Amino acid sequence: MEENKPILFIVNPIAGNLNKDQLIIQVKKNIAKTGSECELYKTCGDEDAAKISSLISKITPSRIIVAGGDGTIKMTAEILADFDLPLGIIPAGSANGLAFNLGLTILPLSRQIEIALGNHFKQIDILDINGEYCLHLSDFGVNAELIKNYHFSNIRGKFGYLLHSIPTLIRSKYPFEFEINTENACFKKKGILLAFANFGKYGTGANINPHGKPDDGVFEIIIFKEFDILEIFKTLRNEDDLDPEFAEIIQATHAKVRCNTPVAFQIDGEYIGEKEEIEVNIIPKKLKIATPPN
Ligand SMILES: Nc1ncnc2c1ncn2[C@@H]1O[C@H](COP(=O)(O)OP(=O)(O)OP(=O)(O)O)[C@@H](O)[C@H]1O
Repeated sequence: MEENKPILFIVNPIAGNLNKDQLIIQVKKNIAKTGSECELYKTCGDEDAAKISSLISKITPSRIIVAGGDGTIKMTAEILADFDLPLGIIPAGSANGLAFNLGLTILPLSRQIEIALGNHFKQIDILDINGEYCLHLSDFGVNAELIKNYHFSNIRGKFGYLLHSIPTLIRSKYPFEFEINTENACFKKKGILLAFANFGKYGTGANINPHGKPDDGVFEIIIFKEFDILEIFKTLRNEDDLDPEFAEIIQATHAKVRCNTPVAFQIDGEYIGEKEEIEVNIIPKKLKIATPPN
């Protein structure tokens, strides 16, 4: 930790519907022990990115710690495109997909804070999807339709997802037709879901990309070809090898995907809209994140 430089602590007060007073006290106490000042920024949901960028230029912190969900972490990662600073994560959202993949969500808050302030880092790749950052997973098809239905309803939490899953599947117009162009191949596939994966798992624990690594300079395109309950259970149980009849995995550094009709699309759990064409490029080792030593 660079001495005399403050640490910027970004908190999303509404993320996860949790009161964060105790969390803020505990993080501040731990920052004080390092001998650094803590600069607290609470997001307001209005031009946070611009406000945080100018705050970073003003106070020149040694690192940034974020307490929030995937949306707040994604916003901070986009700001860090212009600053070479490490990021510590305190998972505090309703969806914590990135933190889950980093093994942070199962740890107690005291350990999460130690890691966020510690000196073990991973330099992860980022996906640039039509000019937006994707840190862990993005997809076309039934999962994005489910996220859309969940976001437009009043029922939150895991029960909300469960409640929407059956009507979403009934209404969905799958299979969709995808034309896929990568640096190595060009082909057409039908499927219920096409994912771009930097990490392996959704925040729910489903392991859709068993061999995916966030720092290998490539991403995976995963096409779920059929709706098969047995294979979905295998995915949920984190089994390593998916039946290739059910899911096909292709590695790439660049891809363009076209659909025959507009299809629901999501990035890191945020519904983006219906899209017909998506371009994805890997940005290798773009973000330095404080992670557990193992
Ligand atoms: N003070 C605030 N009031 C209202 N909205 C806010 C505030 N601060 C941030 N936001 C919004 O919070 C969202 C990001 O939430 P984040 O993903 O970090 O947590 P979350 O609990 O997973 O939320 P969600 O379930 O809605 O995705 C952004 O849409 C942002 O505009």
